[in-house]
Order: sequence, then C-alpha cells, then structure tokens
Amino acid sequence: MSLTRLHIDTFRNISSAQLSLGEGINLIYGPNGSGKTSLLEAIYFLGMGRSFRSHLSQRVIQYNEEQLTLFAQLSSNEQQDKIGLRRLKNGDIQVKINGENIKRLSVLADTLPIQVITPESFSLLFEGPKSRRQFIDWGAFHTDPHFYQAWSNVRRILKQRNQLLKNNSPYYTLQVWDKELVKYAQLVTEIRSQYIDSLNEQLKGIIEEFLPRIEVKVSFTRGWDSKTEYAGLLEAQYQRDLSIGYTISGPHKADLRLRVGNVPVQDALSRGQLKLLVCALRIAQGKLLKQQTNKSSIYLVDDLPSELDAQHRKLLLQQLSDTGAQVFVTAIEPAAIVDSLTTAVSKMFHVEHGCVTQIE
Ligand SMILES: Nc1ncnc2c1ncn2[C@@H]1O[C@H](COP(=O)(O)OP(=O)(O)OP(=O)(O)O)[C@@H](O)[C@H]1O
Repeated sequence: MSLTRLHIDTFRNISSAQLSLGEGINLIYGPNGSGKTSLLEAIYFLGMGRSFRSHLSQRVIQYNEEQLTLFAQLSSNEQQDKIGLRRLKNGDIQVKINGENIKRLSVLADTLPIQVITPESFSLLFEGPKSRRQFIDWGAFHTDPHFYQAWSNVRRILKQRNQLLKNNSPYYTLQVWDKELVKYAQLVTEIRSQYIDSLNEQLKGIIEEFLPRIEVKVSFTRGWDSKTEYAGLLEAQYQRDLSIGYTISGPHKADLRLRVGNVPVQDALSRGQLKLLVCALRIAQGKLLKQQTNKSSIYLVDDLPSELDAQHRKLLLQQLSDTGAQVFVTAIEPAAIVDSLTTAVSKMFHVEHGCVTQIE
C-alpha cells in the first residue's frame, strides 16, 4: 500500500503542492525552515486528523487562512482509494473517502497506518506511560478488529464511573458500570497482551541487528496487579477511588516496560542506542502489521542524518526498505540519505520556502 498522489493546500508554510509519489523511499530535502517536516506532518494529518507536532490542530492552518485541504490517492492491492480532508479554523473537520463523508477519524487511521520516527521519537521511552500506551494501542488497533470498540467502551465507562465518584455516589450505583468495565477491560488487556507477545517475536531479530549483544526485554503491565481479579479490585479500591474522584487502577494505566536485564533501558543504554531501540520497535510494528494483516505502514522519518551515525543510518534505511513500506525521509542535504542507501531513491523532492519541487 502506498500514496501515489498528494495535494496540500495552505498547510503550515506550504501554500500549494501537487505531488506524484514513489512506492519506496521518497526523499525530501531542503534548508532549515523550508517546510520538510510540514510535508511529513501533512501526510500524518491526513491519516490521523491531527498533528504529531502540536496538539492544537488549528496551528497547522497557514497563517491568515481559514482552512487547510489535503487530498491523497492511495493504491493497495489493485485498489485505488481517494482520501480528502478539510480542517477549518473553527475546529470543524470534514473527511471523505472515495467521495463518502466519514464521521469517525478511526476510519482514516485504519486506512492509513502511519509510523513516525522523529528526533522526538525516543521520548516514547521517557515520557509518561501515555505515549507508550499509544505505541501498544497503535498495534492493537491495526491488528485486532475488536480493539477499537472495546477500548472506546472502556474510556466511556471510566468517564461515567469517575463522574459518579466525583459525586460521592454509593458503591451500588457504580456496580452496574463496573460489570461492563470488567468485561471490556479484560478484552482490551487480552488483545494488548497478545500483541506484545507477537511484537517480541518480531523484535528479536531486529534488535540483534540494531543493538547486537544487548538483550532487551519488552513486557506489558496491564494497569492493575496481574494476580488480582479486576472486579474485586474495583470494589476493594472504592473508598480510595472515592477520595480522589478517579478510578486508580485499570487498563487506562497499562504500560510498556523495556529492560536490559533488570535495569530500565533508559539507565542501561546510551542516547543513541535508545534512538535505535525506538527505530527497532517501529520497524517491528510495521513488519508485524504486514504479517498479520498484509497491510503496509507508511513511515515518516524526520531529520534522520542528525540522529544517527552513518552505519546506523544505513542499517535503518535498509530495514525500512525490507519492510516493503513506503517511506518519506527528510534531510538537509540529499547525499546524507543517498549515500546510505543500497537501493535507489524512488522520488526526490526539494523544498524551499514552502515550495515543493520534484527532482527528476
Ligand atoms: N501555520 C503556519 N503558517 C505558515 N507558516 C508556518 C506555520 N507554522 C509554521 N510555519 C513556518 O513553516 C516553516 C517550515 O517549518 P518546518 O518545520 O516544516 O521546516 P523544516 O524544513 O522541517 O526545518 P528544519 O530542517 O529546521 O527542521 C517554518 O519557517 C515555520 O516558521
């Protein structure tokens, strides 16, 4: 699966661009502040309905403009799909797939599985559990059709439950919610756990390439003590939950644990090694997606040369090529990427002051 065409209108400093894209590696180069990351961000926005840089979506609309428009043509297994997205300054978002209005952004995410590797990526390991949970849930969402609904239900029920706790409601009023919560929490946990097991299998060979002789263990914590039954725990923790007005344990507290021996990776690996580990995790996700669903990810790789030495840059590009995925990679100088590739670049784009030109 790959994007064959991309049209961008009034997105950050890109006023207008109509691009014909290549299947393998698409190299985007240009000076600082030219709009390279904005181009990657536009692809991400089209797949997720939000930015990977700013949580304020209106920031991506070009200054003094009222809206942004994105359009892409997607080719997968003989099928051609057209995706259009318009985001207005007032917050409205309109999405169309093959001319049909789409109400849920999850349909977009399902259509375009996007992976991002940026200089900020390694925060996955350092920031709070939210980004690590998002990492697990990206895989759970794309590989299990039941995950999205089960996780949406968990979040909805937790919201109701927390409201009841804030209102000092007696336990029996929570019980009916808890029954449902337990059911969906178990399903979410099962899917996440299975996903992490499969990911570990994929990861072994990839880590050997990226971090030879280092044994990284990836495990999953469900968000409550694994020896305790969730229903009983919710009842036992009712007074505590009531005092803080919030459900303290559950799948919303799940986390990914990454260790070398018994030591957390952030204390055991160098900064560069941590970045390689994040790359390995992303590649493993892409390979697993392909294996389990026959879908390919689209990789957005920002500012690669500044992050890795020449040998590891080569290794990462090789591994990305091996996934068969479409890759968009940015650099200030094209040589930094071209010299690290064993295969030819599929398409090359030069960006300057928001103007994107294809180099023949
Ligand atoms: N909403 C907006 N409207 C217009 N221009 C914007 C908007 N938001 C950001 N910009 C400008 O867009 C430019 C492009 O930024 P971008 O991060 O895409 O550049 P880049 O080529 O990736 O740079 P670098 O190599 O330094 O990472 C910046 O100069 C920024 O000031």
